[in-house]
Amino acid sequence: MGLYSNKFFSSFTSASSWFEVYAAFSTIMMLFRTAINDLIPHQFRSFIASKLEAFFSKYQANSNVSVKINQFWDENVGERNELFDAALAYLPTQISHTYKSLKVGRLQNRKHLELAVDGSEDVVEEFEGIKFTWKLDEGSKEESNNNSRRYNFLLTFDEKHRQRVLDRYLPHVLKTFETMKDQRRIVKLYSRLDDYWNESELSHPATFDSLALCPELKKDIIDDLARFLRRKDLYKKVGKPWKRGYLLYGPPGTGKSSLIAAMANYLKFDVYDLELSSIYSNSDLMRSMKEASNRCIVVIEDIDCNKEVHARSKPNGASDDRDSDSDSEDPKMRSKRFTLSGLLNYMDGLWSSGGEERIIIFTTNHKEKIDPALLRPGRMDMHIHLSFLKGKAFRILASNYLDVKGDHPLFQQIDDLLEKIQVTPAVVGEQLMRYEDPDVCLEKLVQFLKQKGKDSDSE
Ligand SMILES: Nc1ncnc2c1ncn2[C@@H]1O[C@H](COP(=O)(O)OP(=O)(O)OP(=O)(O)O)[C@@H](O)[C@H]1O
Repeated sequence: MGLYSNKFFSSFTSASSWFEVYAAFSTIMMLFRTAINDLIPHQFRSFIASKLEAFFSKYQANSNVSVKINQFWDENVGERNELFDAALAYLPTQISHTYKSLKVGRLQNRKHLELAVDGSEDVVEEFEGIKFTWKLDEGSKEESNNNSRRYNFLLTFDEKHRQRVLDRYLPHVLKTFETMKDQRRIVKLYSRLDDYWNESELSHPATFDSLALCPELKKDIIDDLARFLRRKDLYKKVGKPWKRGYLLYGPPGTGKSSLIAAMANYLKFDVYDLELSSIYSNSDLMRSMKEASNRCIVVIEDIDCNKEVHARSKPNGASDDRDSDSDSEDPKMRSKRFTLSGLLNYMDGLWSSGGEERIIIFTTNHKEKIDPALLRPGRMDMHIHLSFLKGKAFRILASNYLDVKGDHPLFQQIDDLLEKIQVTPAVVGEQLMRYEDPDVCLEKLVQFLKQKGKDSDSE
């Protein structure tokens, strides 16, 4: 027992003295660290640390690999390498404040400032604990075209991460690039001129916020669009082309064109305004649609007024039933005419296999005049009725045009008048532009609506 207690005592003594030594050492280190932090500037410390790291890394086994990402995948056919473009856009968003070689500018017709790396300094970034070095290089003479220099990126990382780079990092760079493109995307409007699509910027400012629609209808439309975008895999699984058709109908001035612009601005989809009078045959229709980009809205306005769909579907003005031109006619002749069945075939996805994420919109002021074949289920997925202005939608106009949020003493009177008379958002919008003072403007609107009511009573 005595033996055991002596041993225990001596080991306790040595542990306590070790603890004292450790405490003294820690205190000295803390003082030392504080003194260094106070006396040596941060930049100088970072410099020393980087030099030490570079010195010791020479003696470590070098397991780094580099992959080259050329600007063009195939120089001969001018096929660009999207990964290069993605890296060019992605890297400026990742670089730290210590990076000095950043170009900044604004390109013509662009809203945003552009940032770019200029190649004089490597960009180092970390992703999921893996360190990457990006180097922008000028390509060799062989890689460059006669007139313009070509560039490439050299991406260096530890070889043991090769699979994660391919499976995780590079897809992440591409995805970030896609998101950036979507955020910065300028929505285009294409109109068919002679034999080609004429491109311009969609300048229509309508958004779902600015649209005076009944809030429930607005929510239904936004939900439907969002669901459509989410369901790519489902469309593929059930073998349906990934397309959605909307029929917008209602009197002139109720916002059909504005709704199309709001959809395009919301989805960032380009709009292809397909004037059917510029289409001369089914094959012409097919070609025009093949030229349209993915992620677009194809619009055919006033489909009921379109004589092409009616008169050209059958010679001698006979009925334009879908099947009527399918039996006896020479197929060569058939492809030379533009027919209702040509349009229906396109909509059914037979000719549109090349395009994805397509929305087709027909507009009409007279739904009852449309060929029933166009309205069959599966062709137009959602029929949207845009109608005369009512109270809830009027609040949106009052807020947008006059900045009157919440309530106003004249709102109840205006609501009652709107229940009795038929007036479009376009007409009321015009009235709200006339005076700047909201009280005066709403007073004048009440007078205008009363007068309109009297006029329609006397008709
Ligand atoms: N629901 C609405 N919300 C907000 N503004 C609207 C609405 N409807 C119409 N407007 C205003 O009226 C103008 C004309 O509307 P728009 O061209 O969208 O109507 P439309 O139904 O397409 O008419 P049309 O059948 O004659 O082509 C728009 O520029 C917009 O200022």
